[in-house]
Amino acid sequence: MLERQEQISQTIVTAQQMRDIEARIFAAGMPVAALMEKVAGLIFRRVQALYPNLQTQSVGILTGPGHNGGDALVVARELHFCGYDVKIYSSFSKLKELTSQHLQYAQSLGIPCYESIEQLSDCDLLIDGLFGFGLERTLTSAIAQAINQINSWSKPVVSIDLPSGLHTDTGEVLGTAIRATHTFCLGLWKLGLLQDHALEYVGKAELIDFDIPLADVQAVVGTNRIHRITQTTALSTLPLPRPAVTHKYKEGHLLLICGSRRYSGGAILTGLGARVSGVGMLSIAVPESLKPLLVAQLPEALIIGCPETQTGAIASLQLPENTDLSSFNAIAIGPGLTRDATPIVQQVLSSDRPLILDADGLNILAQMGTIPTLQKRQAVTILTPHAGEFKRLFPDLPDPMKDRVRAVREAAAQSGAIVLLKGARTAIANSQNSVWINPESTPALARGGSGDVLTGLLSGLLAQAKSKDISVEKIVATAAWWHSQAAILAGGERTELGVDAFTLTNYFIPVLASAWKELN
Ligand SMILES: NC(=O)C1=CN([C@@H]2O[C@H](COP(=O)(O)OP(=O)(O)OC[C@H]3O[C@@H](n4cnc5c(N)ncnc54)[C@H](OP(=O)(O)O)[C@@H]3O)[C@@H](O)[C@H]2O)[C@@H](O)CC1
Ligand SMILES: Nc1ncnc2c1ncn2[C@@H]1O[C@H](COP(=O)(O)OP(=O)(O)O)[C@@H](O)[C@H]1O
Ligand SMILES: [K+]
Repeated sequence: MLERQEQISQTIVTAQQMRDIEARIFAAGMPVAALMEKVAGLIFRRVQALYPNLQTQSVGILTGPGHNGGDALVVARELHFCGYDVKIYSSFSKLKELTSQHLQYAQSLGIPCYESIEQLSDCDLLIDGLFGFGLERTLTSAIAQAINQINSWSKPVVSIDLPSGLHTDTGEVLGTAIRATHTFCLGLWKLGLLQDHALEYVGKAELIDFDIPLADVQAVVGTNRIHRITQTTALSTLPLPRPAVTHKYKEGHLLLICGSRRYSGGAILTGLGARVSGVGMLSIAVPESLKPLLVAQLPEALIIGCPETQTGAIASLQLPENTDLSSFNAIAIGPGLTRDATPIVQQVLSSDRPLILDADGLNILAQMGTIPTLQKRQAVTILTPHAGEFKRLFPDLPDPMKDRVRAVREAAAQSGAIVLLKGARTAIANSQNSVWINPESTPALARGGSGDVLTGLLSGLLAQAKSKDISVEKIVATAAWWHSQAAILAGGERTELGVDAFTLTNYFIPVLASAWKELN
């Protein structure tokens, strides 16, 4: 049984799930006002810790009509008692009862309350309690204008639960939204905060744990779960420690099929990604003319030079004697392949091996017809598209630019594959409706070749999976985690401009070594 904190940290909820959890807590007897008091007390202490020198400065409290506004008003009251100079913005005529009571009390204490946002223009810090997970409609007129005005000031803003204006599930901007410096997400991570297009609004996100009973979380999220990938889950999935008595073939035999005369770098980067996975045996099939290049870069790998088409793509797989596709624990195909290698993709798709398709492997699959082709497969298939490749693979599914989680979920359900949708917050889904989201990454990865490294890494981990009884989707999640943690370490040392794909491969082992040391 994982500790409570870890379980909470792994859970992501939708607005409806949060409402259902909240309803269970209230039905069990927790008074609404007491919960608000507790939550707002925790927010207040975090604000104090983050901005300790505000005694002589002023804090603006933005309040909306619902309980998000109520939270903010409790924070206002506590800051006032601590000597902060507090001002309230409240422009709604109809407030929820509890919110209205807190506003009345704050005013009775002499805290000034304004209907015009201009009155808060001299504040040093703003606390955003306009809307939380209750926001469903697009913001218009006065409130939208107020938010735009706030954003134009570029002041530090702490958003309570979510930056006001974001959709709790999709992260979509509903008209306009607060650009927060910090977001204090309450109780459980809200899905919208982990969707790509929300990121420029969220700032630094942290969870304020207010002791939601795990039984209530379990009862509501059940099996239809969205998991936040954490260091703990990632490390527990790695093929570590190795058994003392083992040999190279027991630690996974991976076949990479990649590269063409035109795109040789993709093969090298995929090979280097596989290398850092620790895989026992690495074979790489490339067009014959690339063989010397690959041997020079990866002396430990078995490089298989294959006959070439006129355009320099692999024409046929010429595996060594006594070897066929069933000799491998996993196969990855795609990076640098070009579409001229279509017959090779067809050949590996009809094998019974766990298969990872990336880049041109995905484009060829799309041409073949994604869903009917994959439905014929017996073994596990992993697809690793970016949004463009995703659209080619699944043209009839929801746009991955709008709601990435819904898109990836439907893609996995319809194809039966495990789908990893690349992005700032990579999302992974299996056909049983479970989703994993990688919560931390860096834009340092936004450059050619990063994805090839991920494919190699993931394939190498998958090939080693036999030696440990761990589900494939968890391995995929671990690869996404490790990939971005390596990039975060590299970016920290070298800036976001210094993480080319080749350099990135040097950071996998250092980042793992320090996380592993921390654990043991
Ligand atoms: N879960 C928990 O355990 C805890 C939850 N807590 C807190 O409660 C928050 C959720 O509170 P909430 O449900 O009252 O909703 P909230 O986000 O404040 O706003 C909804 C209000 O906005 C209104 N409204 C909507 N759209 C609008 C629009 N376009 N333009 C104008 N108005 C619009 C809507 O009005 P209506 O749609 O009914 O007309 C409604 O009145 C949550 O985020 C957290 O901070 C903590 O206190 C304790 C622990
Ligand atoms: N803004 C970003 N923040 C975090 N990670 C990113 C960002 N942009 C791209 N990535 C990651 O970088 C990788 C890019 O892969 P891909 O687009 O396939 O590149 P390539 O095919 O050139 O190797 C993916 O793992 C993706 O999640
Ligand atoms: K808010």
